[in-house]
Amino acid sequence: MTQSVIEMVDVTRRDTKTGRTLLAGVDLLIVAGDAIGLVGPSGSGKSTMLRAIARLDAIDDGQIRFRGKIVTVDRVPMFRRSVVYLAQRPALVPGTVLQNLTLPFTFASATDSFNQAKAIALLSSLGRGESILDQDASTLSGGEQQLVALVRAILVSPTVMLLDEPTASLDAALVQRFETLARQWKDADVDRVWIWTSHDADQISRVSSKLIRLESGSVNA
Ligand SMILES: Nc1ncnc2c1ncn2[C@@H]1O[C@H](COP(=O)(O)OP(=O)(O)OP(=O)(O)O)[C@@H](O)[C@H]1O
Repeated sequence: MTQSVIEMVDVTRRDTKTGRTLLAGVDLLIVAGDAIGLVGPSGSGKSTMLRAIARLDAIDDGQIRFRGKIVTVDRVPMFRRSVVYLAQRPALVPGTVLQNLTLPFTFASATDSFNQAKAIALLSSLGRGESILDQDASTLSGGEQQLVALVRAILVSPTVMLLDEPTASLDAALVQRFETLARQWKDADVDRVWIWTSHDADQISRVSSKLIRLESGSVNA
């Protein structure tokens, strides 16, 4: 039987100020191993949907389930170790690259410790030497910051990555490096899942084996 990883059950989200519906009763089942391309016009709700799945934004109705269990507030810290959201603009904190990479391992929910050798190996596969660890993250280019954000996500060893136009501001060479590293993470475990949004049709065809189309906050089959 195919194993349910993420489920959205009749999920509705409204704009708190205007009451406008942003997600309209979305039902979705993501199973182990899925490589989902999430597409739709600008403003159709792709980021809203990924942020709802990641439990970064509250929903008004419905449920988000992970491995069949509702992600209740008390489960969110552990859920964040399994389901990682990567935004178009990397969410790095002030400090060095090392401080950014170790951040998830400083949280109370951390179940394992930071693996510096693995971090160095990942950075090296991106053509970056160990010295980058001591560099102030704010001095990196936007593209390099996004690669650091991907390395940080991989070090957490999640089951699910939610990739929200992650390469939109990267040049072609960095896009290729980003995709290669993300693919290595995914292929290392057949159960791993990603949902990847992009306006680049070629990228969507490279990274997805199933498509979900959003239109005005609803999923179109
Ligand atoms: N926090 C929020 N509060 C109110 N409205 C929001 C919020 N976030 C997004 N929206 C609105 O929800 C709609 C969907 O936005 P969203 O960013 O999810 O679309 P998208 O499909 O990701 O677009 P794009 O492809 O341009 O990134 C838009 O009309 C947007 O203005």
